[in-house]
Amino acid sequence: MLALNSVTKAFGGAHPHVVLRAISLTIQPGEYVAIMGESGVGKSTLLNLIAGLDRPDGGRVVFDGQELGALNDDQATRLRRRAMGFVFQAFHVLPHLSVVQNVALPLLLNGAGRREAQAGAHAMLAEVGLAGRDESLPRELSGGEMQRVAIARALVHKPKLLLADEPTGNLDADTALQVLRLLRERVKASPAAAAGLLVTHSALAATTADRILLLTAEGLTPYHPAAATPIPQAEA
Ligand SMILES: Nc1ncnc2c1ncn2[C@@H]1O[C@H](COP(=O)(O)OP(=O)(O)OP(=O)(O)O)[C@@H](O)[C@H]1O
Repeated sequence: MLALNSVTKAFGGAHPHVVLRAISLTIQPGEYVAIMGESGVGKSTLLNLIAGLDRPDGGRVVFDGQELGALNDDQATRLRRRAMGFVFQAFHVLPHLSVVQNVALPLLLNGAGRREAQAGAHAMLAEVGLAGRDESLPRELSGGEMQRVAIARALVHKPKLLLADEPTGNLDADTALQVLRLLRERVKASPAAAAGLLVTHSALAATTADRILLLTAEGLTPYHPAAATPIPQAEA
């Protein structure tokens, strides 16, 4: 599904600041993986490389059988649009569009007709517990509801990889827990064995993943948060 092979990334010209050093990572279809790490260690840089938004200085990123470094910008954009979904801390929901219009966008961008996109968005909203809120505007929603919209939008086109960057950073603890459960549940319920990658500071959030990796200046290593209590899974 996703393989990073000895990926290196540095910023700056004459005195480059090496952010990622020989990072290797494999995510299998259906897996849900969390990456933790201190602020500034390079988590967003890593996500940008995986999303094909930036290129590594060394090593390879292979997603869905394609080496991202071999794609031009248009090809990378098309691949990202078709096969990836994104959830961010700041929701990134378009304020002037209704909830259903927001969620229909990825389907429209991937070539669906208006009616098909509306129907797909409507069904996806029901899956994230927002049936009946289709015509609401984002400003009428709570933070947790807004993130549900973002999750619906990230998954409506059935991407192969969901990338979530600190998705609960703006939510209170109870709402965060509900959103984390929903994220895991929807990734696991997705067809085509979609995989998920969750980037977070929170050990508690990370325990919703199948496995946790810690990013440090030395690289990526398996992490076992001994002090954290595993989050109980939602009832089936
Ligand atoms: N475009 C850029 N140009 C120069 N330096 C950059 C660029 N992008 C990131 N960096 C630097 O790379 C390092 C890692 O940044 P990054 O945003 O990936 O960290 P992070 O782990 O996601 O941090 P946070 O948890 O605070 O979001 C930082 O020192 C940052 O200043």
